[in-house]
Amino acid sequence: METVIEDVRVRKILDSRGNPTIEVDVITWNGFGRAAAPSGASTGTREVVAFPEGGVDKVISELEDVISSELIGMDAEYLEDIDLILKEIDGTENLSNIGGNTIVAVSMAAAKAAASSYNLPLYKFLGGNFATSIPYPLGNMINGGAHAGKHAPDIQEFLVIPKGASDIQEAVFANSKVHARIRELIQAKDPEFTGGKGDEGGWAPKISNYEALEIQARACEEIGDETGIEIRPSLDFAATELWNLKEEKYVYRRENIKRDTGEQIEFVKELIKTYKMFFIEDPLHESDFQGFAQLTKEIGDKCIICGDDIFVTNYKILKKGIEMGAANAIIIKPNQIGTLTDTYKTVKLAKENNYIPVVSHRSGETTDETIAHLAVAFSAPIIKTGAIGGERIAKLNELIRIQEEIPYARMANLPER
Ligand SMILES: C=C(OP(=O)(O)O)C(=O)O
Ligand SMILES: [Mg+2]
Repeated sequence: METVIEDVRVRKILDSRGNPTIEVDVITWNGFGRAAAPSGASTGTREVVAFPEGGVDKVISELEDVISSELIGMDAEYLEDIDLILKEIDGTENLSNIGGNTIVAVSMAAAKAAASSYNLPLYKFLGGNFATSIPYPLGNMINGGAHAGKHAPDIQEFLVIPKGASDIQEAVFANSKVHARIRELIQAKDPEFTGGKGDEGGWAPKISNYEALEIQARACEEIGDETGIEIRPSLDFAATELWNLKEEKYVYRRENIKRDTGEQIEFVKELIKTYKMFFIEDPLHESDFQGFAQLTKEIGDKCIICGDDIFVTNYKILKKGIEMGAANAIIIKPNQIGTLTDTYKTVKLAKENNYIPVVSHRSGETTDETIAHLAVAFSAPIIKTGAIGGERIAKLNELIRIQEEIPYARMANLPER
């Protein structure tokens, strides 16, 4: 049997922040799969626990044998069985015993091993022959908040999407051109800017939120005119990081401004209208389903309203969002929920309810390229995985290879906004 697991190996490797993370190899009779876990900095409180107490070292020293002895002899093709066993080994709801990051790395490595046993790329093994659409890359241009130093903007991510690109190569190069133009525009504002970047490869300048918004808009327009590709600005507020629970206000430290929920909603709407934002992520904190619902109702037809910390890739939580009309898109980060099976369940529920799945990297990444395959397998119209930097281009360049492999590859259908 080609897909029977013969060995599982776990090792400690570096992530892009220099922190330890886990890489797993799954070896079958006829195949091999390798995957590594990413990690977040602005994490949602309802995410599964990344690592058990004792961290990666505990997983290597104490848990590797437990996991491998359970998995050896199982069929890697039966992903749901593998994921069930992993959850059983853990035994907790929030995966705190062996860690969601341990589980996600094993789960993804097992799927890759099964695919490799049949000599198939992962996107095809999971998505079949009809998985032919390539997601648009939503690229990080300026980093702020928890992903940059204290003089950078409060808004966590200033992103762009080349929605007029006709293929993935055109799309990723349009993003890299915007990234380069933004550096020039920052430099013109602050001649002392030394080119520092944040965790996701966006620039981390000493400028205000409004200056960043102006620069972002101008770069989109200029590169759009130069290339003839429509490029639209987008934002991730990561508003849970801005929310002060005691004061019940969003605190914009850099501008010395505090906004209550009503003011925050008005502010977000004003930015969407002024800058023709295509996509807004986490404009409100992770518990404000009501605020999300209001914003979606009032402006969701003009801009994609996406939930990250609010849903944490969890289908049970997404269900509540759907019932309330909170958001119309969801960030998909496999390590927020732990297994590929549960990730898929969330994607399926989202699509059945017209929520756009946006497959996403984490701020702490490795050169693992699995999410590029997942985005194609799930026919997700958007992938958020940076624009520049080794751990970001690992995914973007993999999409270029995937596009080349698929005979009838076409860019995804993006919703009109
Ligand atoms: C990628 C993000 O950051 P992190 O990985 O730090 O949660 C995000 O908030 O969308
Ligand atoms: Mg986010």
